Amino acid sequence: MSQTAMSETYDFLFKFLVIGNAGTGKSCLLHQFIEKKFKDDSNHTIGVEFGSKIINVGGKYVKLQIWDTAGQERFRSVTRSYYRGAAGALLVYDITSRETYNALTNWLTDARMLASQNIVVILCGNKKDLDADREVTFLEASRFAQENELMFLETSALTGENVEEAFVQCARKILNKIESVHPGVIWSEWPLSPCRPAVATDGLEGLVRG
Ligand SMILES: Nc1nc2c(ncn2[C@@H]2O[C@H](COP(=O)(O)OP(=O)(O)OP(=O)(O)O)[C@@H](O)[C@H]2O)c(=O)[nH]1
Repeated sequence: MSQTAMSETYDFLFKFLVIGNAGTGKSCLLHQFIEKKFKDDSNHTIGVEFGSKIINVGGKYVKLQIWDTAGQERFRSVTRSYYRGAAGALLVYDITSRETYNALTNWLTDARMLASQNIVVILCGNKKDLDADREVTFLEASRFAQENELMFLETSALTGENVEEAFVQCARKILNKIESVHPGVIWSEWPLSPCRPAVATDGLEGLVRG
């Protein structure tokens, strides 16, 4: 198989959102994940931006289609229209800004209402490299995550720490959910079986087989 054909082969396609207040580093996280570089000239996102990448999760190739949304309030009605069908989300705050942490509940409510009640969300406390300016402790954010059934990592789009992990952990949890919904599926045969549902139910409607 050619390099291009290989790189476009995947078993699953998941729609992901990156949400959270303006300036928390959403665009930089997406850029670091895709390009493995820090985007040091990042401007406010206008509406939404898009990126995609294929990752290997436990031997399965998963294509992530990622929508990076503007955090500014004035774009809220535009960004909300992109939530539908998302299977996963990175919910981002800035560890040096309590204001961005205080806004998390609103973002989460939107995600669960507009995407799905069962959307898999990973909370990302970004700018971990700025520990000296921290306004939100790891412990309180962990508690928030636990209370709201979120996964949680502190990340740095600047150093790259935990960036890949955030996307991969979210994708892995979605795959685990699919496996629990379809326990009888023999994964090696999945792409060959036209009768298998391509779209999983129970809030996993963002999943489309590749
Ligand atoms: N030190 C540090 N700075 C970061 C990090 N991530 C982003 N930044 C900086 O934070 C600022 C905002 O980053 P963006 O990625 O544009 O933020 P955003 O959340 O996409 O903002 P909106 O598009 O307005 O919603 C920029 O000046 C980045 O350089 C990080 O991990 N560490």
